[in-house]
Amino acid sequence: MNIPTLDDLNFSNSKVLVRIDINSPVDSKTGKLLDDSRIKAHVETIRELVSRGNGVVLVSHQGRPGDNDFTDLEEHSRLLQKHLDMEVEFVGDVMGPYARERIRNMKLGSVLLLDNVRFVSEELIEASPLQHSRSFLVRRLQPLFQGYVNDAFATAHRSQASLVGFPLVLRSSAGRVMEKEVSALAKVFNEGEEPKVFIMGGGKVLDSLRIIENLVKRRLADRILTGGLIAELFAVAKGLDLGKDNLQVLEKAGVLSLVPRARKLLLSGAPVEIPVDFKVEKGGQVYEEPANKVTAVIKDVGSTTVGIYSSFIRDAKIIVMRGPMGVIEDERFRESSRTLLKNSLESPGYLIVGGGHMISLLGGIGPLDSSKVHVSTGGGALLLFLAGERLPALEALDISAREVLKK
Ligand SMILES: Nc1ncnc2c1ncn2[C@@H]1O[C@H](COP(=O)(O)OP(=O)(O)OP(=O)(O)O)[C@@H](O)[C@H]1O
Ligand SMILES: O=C(O)[C@H](O)COP(=O)(O)O
Repeated sequence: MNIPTLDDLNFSNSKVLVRIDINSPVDSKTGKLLDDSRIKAHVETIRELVSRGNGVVLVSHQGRPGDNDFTDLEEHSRLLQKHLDMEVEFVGDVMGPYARERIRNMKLGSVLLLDNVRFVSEELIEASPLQHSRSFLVRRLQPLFQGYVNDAFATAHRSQASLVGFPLVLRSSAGRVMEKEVSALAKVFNEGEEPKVFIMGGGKVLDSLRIIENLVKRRLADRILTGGLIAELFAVAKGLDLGKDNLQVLEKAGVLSLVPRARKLLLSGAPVEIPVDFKVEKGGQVYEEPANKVTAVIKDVGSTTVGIYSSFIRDAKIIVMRGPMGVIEDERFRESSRTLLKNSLESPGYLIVGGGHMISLLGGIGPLDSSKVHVSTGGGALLLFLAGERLPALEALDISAREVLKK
């Protein structure tokens, strides 16, 4: 693929639309953002564009409709302003008359943040770049810009309008975050870096399962250590009785229908490890139970599991960690994810950490050695990339290089 970078396009004194990913974990009680690492990550790209006299209009999503973390981007704009150390105008609109008026009247050298792009229903459709290039979002915003930059590596696995539509109609490049991610992650495909250990947790069960299927098919993973809801799915697939409450959690997440796919993977001999014990909660009490004798709601993996997983981590040449082992929003269920992260940092292998929730745990750990650790802004995108899947947002930039830049 031929992905143009900011060095290739050299935007200056233009209005540039920049797709970033500042989707961040949200405290469900207070509604406040729990982590601002993704916001900080884009500072370099934005500063560079501003320093070349461009008017920078930022667009991002936050959460998904119906979820607790589906919010507007007002708090994000305040944090971005703090990290950029310059004014960021928050526009509470995405493509309506108000947003277009603010873009038309903005000064070159200034920064404006549009509202959550998933407020626009078209953004929720997965469609081809061509289809999205004809969306209202693209048709309304495109005439206001001379260029488009995609810095949203963490959403590069979605074929949504703000990611794949604009490259077909504007001169487009990758931003600095996108560029660095792609070059750092290519390491994983190097031969001779085995064993490769993937630690998979979190709540996005379908995404995780697809990734595991790919990793297994391409023989990229030597071990896949599971936690979070994906571990519960595999435990059920293995025939463990996790009890009514946990089955209800899986049913509510709409993932019980995935049990046969998980079972097929296990039967095919996939190197998927399932926790041997869990930390559970009942009536405010927290305790550990063996995986085959669970009587309460699972909130984290247990300490024996952490010990076993840590022994695999110690021997690994490449460790990829995505998605927490437990409900880390609650301090009582943060321990196992934190311990596995610490052990991965201390192991001799190269560590790639991804996903908003895992990155938020790096905060308390201290300075990181960039030759040993790559902190990816990506969660699902990171793993799909590593599983060798094509990422639609990168493909759209590639099409743009062939079809728009050549004109
Ligand atoms: N056993 C569990 N039961 C219910 N929820 C869980 C469990 N384990 C983890 N979670 C939830 O998973 C969520 C994080 O998962 P998610 O897949 O979003 O990971 P992430 O690393 O933030 O990835 P991304 O950056 O792609 O969003 C947290 O909100 C956490 O509470
Ligand atoms: O956190 C992520 O993985 C990205 O921001 C993409 O979010 P999504 O899974 O809701 O598309």
